[in-house]
Amino acid sequence: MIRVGIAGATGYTGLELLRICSHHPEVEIIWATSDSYSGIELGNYCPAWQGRTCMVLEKPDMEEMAREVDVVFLGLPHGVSMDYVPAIFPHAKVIDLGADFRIQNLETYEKYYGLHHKLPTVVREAVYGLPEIYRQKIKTAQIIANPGCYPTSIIIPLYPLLKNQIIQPEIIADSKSGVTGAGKKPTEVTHFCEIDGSFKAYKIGEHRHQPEIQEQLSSAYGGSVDIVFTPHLLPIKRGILSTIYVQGDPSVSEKEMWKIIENFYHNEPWVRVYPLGQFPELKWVLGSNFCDIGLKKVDKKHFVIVSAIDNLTKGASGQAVQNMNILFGVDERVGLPSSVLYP
Ligand SMILES: NC(=O)C1=CN([C@@H]2O[C@H](COP(=O)(O)OP(=O)(O)OC[C@H]3O[C@@H](n4cnc5c(N)ncnc54)[C@H](OP(=O)(O)O)[C@@H]3O)[C@@H](O)[C@H]2O)C=CC1
Ligand SMILES: CC(=O)N[C@@H](CCC(=O)OP(=O)(O)O)C(=O)O
Repeated sequence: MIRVGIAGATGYTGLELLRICSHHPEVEIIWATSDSYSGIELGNYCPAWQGRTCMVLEKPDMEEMAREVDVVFLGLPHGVSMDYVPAIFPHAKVIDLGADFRIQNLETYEKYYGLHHKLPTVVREAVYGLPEIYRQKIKTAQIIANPGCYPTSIIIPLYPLLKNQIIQPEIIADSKSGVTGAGKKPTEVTHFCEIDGSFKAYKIGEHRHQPEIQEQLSSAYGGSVDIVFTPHLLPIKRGILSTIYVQGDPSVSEKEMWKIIENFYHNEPWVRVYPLGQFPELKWVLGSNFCDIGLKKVDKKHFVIVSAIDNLTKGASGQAVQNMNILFGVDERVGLPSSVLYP
């Protein structure tokens, strides 16, 4: 059994990790932490857990707790994860769901996150946890930087196209997210009355996922890629749908472009490339670990790609468990949800 610790278990990604890990046949959840609710039974904090576990939430004390587990999931705010990593490192592997180890360029990280990075050498050691692309490196990693939710929905469809240099390195992506993407603490921008019945773009031209996406796409292309990324907030709880606009040579057909993505992901258990003429919808992925992709050629040179994920599953905790499976030599499908909650 893989002994697992979950830091930040009362957060949205932490609760999703508990949901997934509790059904995973190879996992034993050893502990779960909360900063504010330590000492409280999980079933009292979240009654959905009544009758399923007697686990008590613990204050995070990594010096001691890391010794009890094989891997620690960090579902913590940006900047907090890096405080815990040094204590975990000698004892257990780390899968960080936050952004502290995703961006290799530290100046960029510090600019977009407004934080001073305390562990530059660990950033260089960290492996970007997109299994479909970095599987080999993930196998032997000590620390995995689980990708951001928006980046997951954008990098997966674009990677094969940029790797093959079949599209121009100038891309536009509009992404729409449910509100769980903002974490459990409501703000003036995210509470019910602000969201319900409305829809808006936000952080136009300045979202912190832009440099993460750009770094990964440029590495795929082997040169600089420009991306205009605009996130939107949907009045729903879960899910991200990204609409991505790319340009190819007029001689490239819809079928050829589709074939490049389809061939790349043909044997991947968690990426589904839809037949031409079909497009993903959130309802076909919510609650599952799938990333679904559809594509259409709309004029001589423009192609529109649509991708859909559940931000808490393939966009966070499902992907983290997929990474854990790779780390411990378990089949990547094991323990991960493939059924959606539909209708
Ligand atoms: N939500 C999403 O869709 C995604 C989130 N992420 C990233 O995953 C991480 C967690 O996100 P999410 O679950 O949404 O966040 P939440 O705000 O929902 O939860 C944060 C968790 O961290 C705990 N916490 C807060 N401050 C501290 C601290 N100083 N020390 C220890 N524990 C602390 C909280 O504990 P308590 O409140 O009990 O004290 C809570 O359990 C973030 O880095 C986020 O950016 C990544 C991909 C998708
Ligand atoms: C809707 C919403 O607010 N989304 C978040 C991103 C969510 C996310 O998962 O970002 P990280 O993985 O980098 O934490 C935002 O725009 O900041």
